[in-house]
Amino acid sequence: MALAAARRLLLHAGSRLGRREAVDGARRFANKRVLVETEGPAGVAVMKLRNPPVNSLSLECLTEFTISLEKLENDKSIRGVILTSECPGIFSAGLDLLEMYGRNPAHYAEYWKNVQELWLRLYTSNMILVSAINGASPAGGCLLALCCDYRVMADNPKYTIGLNESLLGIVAPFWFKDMYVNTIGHREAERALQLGTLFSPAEALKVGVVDEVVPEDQVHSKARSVMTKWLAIPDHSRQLTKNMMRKATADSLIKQREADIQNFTSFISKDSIQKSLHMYLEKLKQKKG
Ligand SMILES: CC/C=C\C/C=C\CCCC/C=C/C(=O)SCCNC(=O)CCNC(=O)[C@H](O)C(C)(C)COP(=O)(O)OP(=O)(O)OC[C@H]1O[C@@H](n2cnc3c(N)ncnc32)[C@H](O)[C@@H]1OP(=O)(O)O
Repeated sequence: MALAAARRLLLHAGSRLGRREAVDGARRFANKRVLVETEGPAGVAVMKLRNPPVNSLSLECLTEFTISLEKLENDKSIRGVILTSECPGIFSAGLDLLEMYGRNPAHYAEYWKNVQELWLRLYTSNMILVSAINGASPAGGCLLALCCDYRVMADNPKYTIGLNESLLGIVAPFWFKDMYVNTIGHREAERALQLGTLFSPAEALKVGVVDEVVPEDQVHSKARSVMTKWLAIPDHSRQLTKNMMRKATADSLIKQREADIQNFTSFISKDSIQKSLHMYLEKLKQKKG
């Protein structure tokens, strides 16, 4: 409830918690975890996730992300968004495991509702979305990239991307799966989802998880040049086409949002699933030392 109130305040009261400033004709607004810079005439915004250390999608981060997106969507001068990260070497570590571990069912339900909301907003956005994937992008990180219209990834074998949920002992929800199938086809998705494959950039390109792999220092310039190409298409025809391609997938979640929240809550609350998450978190800790 508190988050919903914060969201309304941020959105309608003109960024009381956020900042808005003009720099050389460019505009920027920032929440704590999302920075947005817009370039006047081009109608393009660059949205940078900055939730260190790994851009995990905590409830606060999801909320700020959704609000920022909503603001851009409502700003008729903005036609495209480049989505990227300010955390070195990490695009996004995906959903925040600490939001799904050791909490109560009401928290899980609230968290999942916000995950759904961000996904629906990103996936059905009228704007052109290009992701500049400048780091690791597992699970929910990959989901963010898959929502975009075009994905450019840095050519660094240390960075991997994919829906790796099964490695955590959890299951990608049907709408994650649907988007994966839409992107890489049924057979590849079936295999990658069961194995929890995290693809290197070269593999991701081969299978179609990303559209282009470029040297790390060219990710942003390439994303911009891709955006320029997409901006040349009339908005109305591109938007109607995008809607035609994505509507069925989005609608299948819209029709059963409440049931999906219930499924998630009961699944994630199971002792066996909590145990798997505990083990995975321990593994992440051990990796360090
Ligand atoms: C029937 C079905 C019905 C409904 C569906 C039900 C259920 C489930 C669906 C859930 C879908 C889930 C989607 C997800 O996104 S789950 C998250 C998956 N993410 C990962 O697996 C990534 C894990 N992280 C890593 O691999 C590495 O951290 C990473 C990103 C490669 C970076 O590596 P490195 O730079 O070395 O950094 P560290 O590993 O040392 O991490 C630093 C710090 O961050 C913590 N951390 C990492 N990832 C997460 C995360 N996702 N959430 C929260 N915290 C994270 C890590 O533990 C370290 O913490 P510390 O305190 O030790 O500093």
